[in-house]
Amino acid sequence: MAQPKITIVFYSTYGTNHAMAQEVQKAATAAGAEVRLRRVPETAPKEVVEGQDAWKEQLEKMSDIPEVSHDDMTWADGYFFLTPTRYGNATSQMRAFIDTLGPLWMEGKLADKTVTAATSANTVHGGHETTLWSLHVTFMHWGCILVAPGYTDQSIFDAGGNPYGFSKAAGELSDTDKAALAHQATRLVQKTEKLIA
Ligand SMILES: Cc1cc2nc3c(=O)[nH]c(=O)nc-3n(C[C@H](O)[C@H](O)[C@H](O)COP(=O)(O)O)c2cc1C
Repeated sequence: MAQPKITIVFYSTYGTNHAMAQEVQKAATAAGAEVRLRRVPETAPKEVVEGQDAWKEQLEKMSDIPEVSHDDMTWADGYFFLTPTRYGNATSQMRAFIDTLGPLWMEGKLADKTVTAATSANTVHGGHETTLWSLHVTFMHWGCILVAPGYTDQSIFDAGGNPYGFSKAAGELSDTDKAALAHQATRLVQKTEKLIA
C-alpha cells in the first residue's frame, strides 16, 4: 500500500495546540504516514506579541517548525488542523492562512483529501464544538473527506467525549488527552491509506 502523506497545520499562542500537534505527529508517524508538521504564520503585530512574555517565548519555541506553504497543502493526501478557540471560532491566524488558499481551492487541489481537526479553549463549554464546526464547513467547501473521530474508541469518551474532534481546556496534556489525539491521528492515517489505495 502507498504511504499516506499527512500535513499537520497548527497555530498556537501559548503552547497547548503546539503540544497537541506534536502528539499527532508522533501518532501519525507511528501509524505509517509520512508527516509534515507545519505552523501557521503569526499575523499579530510584533509589539503585541512582544508585549506578552508567554506569547513571545512560545513563538521562539516553535521557530524550528517550518511555516505552512501551499506546497504542503498540495503534497498531502490528508490534513490534521489544530487551532485554539477564539470567541468560539478558529484563530484569525488560522483563518488568514485558510484565506490564502483560494487559488488552490479553485483549481480543485484541496479536494478529495481527508481531514480532521482538534482545538483547545480556556473552558470546556467555551466554543470547542463551534470552532470545529466552523473548520468543518470550510473543509466541505474544499471537497475534503471529513474523518471525524465520532465515538469510535473509548479514548474519546475518556477525553471528554467530543465526536467532532479532540478538544480540551487549555493546558498540559494528560495521558488521556494523548490517547484520544493518537486515536484521531491513527484513524486519519488509516482512512487516508484506504482512500489512496
Ligand atoms: C482573543 C481570545 C479569544 C478567546 N476566546 C475564547 C473563547 O471563546 N472561549 C474559551 O474558552 N477560550 C477562549 N480563549 C482562550 C484560548 O482558547 C486559549 O488561550 C487557547 O485555547 C490556548 O491555546 P494555545 O495554548 O495553543 O495558544 C480566547 C483567547 C483569546 C486570546
